[in-house]
Amino acid sequence: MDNLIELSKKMPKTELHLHIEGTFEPEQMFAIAQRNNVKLKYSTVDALKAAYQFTNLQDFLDLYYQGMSVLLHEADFYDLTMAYLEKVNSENVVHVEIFFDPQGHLSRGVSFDVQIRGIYNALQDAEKKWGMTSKLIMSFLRHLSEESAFDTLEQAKPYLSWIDGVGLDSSEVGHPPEKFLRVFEACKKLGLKVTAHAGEEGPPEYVWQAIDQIGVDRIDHGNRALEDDKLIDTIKERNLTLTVCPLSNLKLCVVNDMKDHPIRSMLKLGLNATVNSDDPAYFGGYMNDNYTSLINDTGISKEELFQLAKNGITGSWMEEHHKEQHLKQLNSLFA
Ligand code: HPA
Ligand SMILES: [Zn+2]
Repeated sequence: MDNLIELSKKMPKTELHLHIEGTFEPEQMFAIAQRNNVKLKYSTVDALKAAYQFTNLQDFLDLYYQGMSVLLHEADFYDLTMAYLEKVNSENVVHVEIFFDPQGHLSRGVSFDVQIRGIYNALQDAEKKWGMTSKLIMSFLRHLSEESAFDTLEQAKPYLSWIDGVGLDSSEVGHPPEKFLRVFEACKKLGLKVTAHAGEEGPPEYVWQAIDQIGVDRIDHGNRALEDDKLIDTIKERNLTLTVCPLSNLKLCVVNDMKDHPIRSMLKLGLNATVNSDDPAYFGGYMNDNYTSLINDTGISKEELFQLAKNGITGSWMEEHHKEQHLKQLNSLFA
């Protein structure tokens, strides 16, 4: 087991499901709140950390939106993003595809320009410093209207060369993918890739909609797809990648125990499951912690570990020559 943990730390990894606002560590949140003269609801870092007990997705989202409310200036977005990139660079993450939630900031009067400039410059600097590649995914908040998503897309238009794809996140149940059918069509016409959170808490029907109606390139989470055999076959036929988030699933009670996590079943069914951290500052771990937890509690084998890392490379949106380079390195490490 220790050998597998060592191997998981050394292997080249990708992160395909990561909300940059979910990397906001309490210490940094307090520091930025102070420099911006913003008052937080919690008086100490420990009091805030003690509140990180969630029974479902909404419990978490309430704190997540509160946390991000201290982000005001371009430097705040830069510092947040750079802290995350430094952390995962030290964990041999070679490529990241990160979500940001523009509506969570626009609603507070923070311009699209301020947000994206801070995030994008940090991503660029990480590539210059460490050769870490990245893609940026603008995510629509599904509890808001399609009209609001269209308005966000309009604001994104001057920055489309910095944006690679669009996603769909926030409160899933009651907000099915089909609510955003027209806005995703518009995004696709602009050449953007499309992904959507589906089947985290929502039923298999939402995963069907993401595939059949929206025509997603990838599925974020997808846990509840396992309830429907025909859906499993369809995901396989379309060769869609699932961005699975083990520690997130545990913290948000999508699974009751890591021992019951379905990721090995997904692999056995032939699904392209990957390992991701979602909102690591809130869920108790970054990329390596997610792998360590799977190794300790689900008994994954060396072959399964290899497959998960490989799926992360092949399911990413990185350039083909980068995929080849990382796959070569992965193969030699596992040889
Ligand atoms: O795991 C998540 N699910 C839905 N919305 C989110 N926004 C941040 N993280 C999440
Ligand atoms: Zn997510």
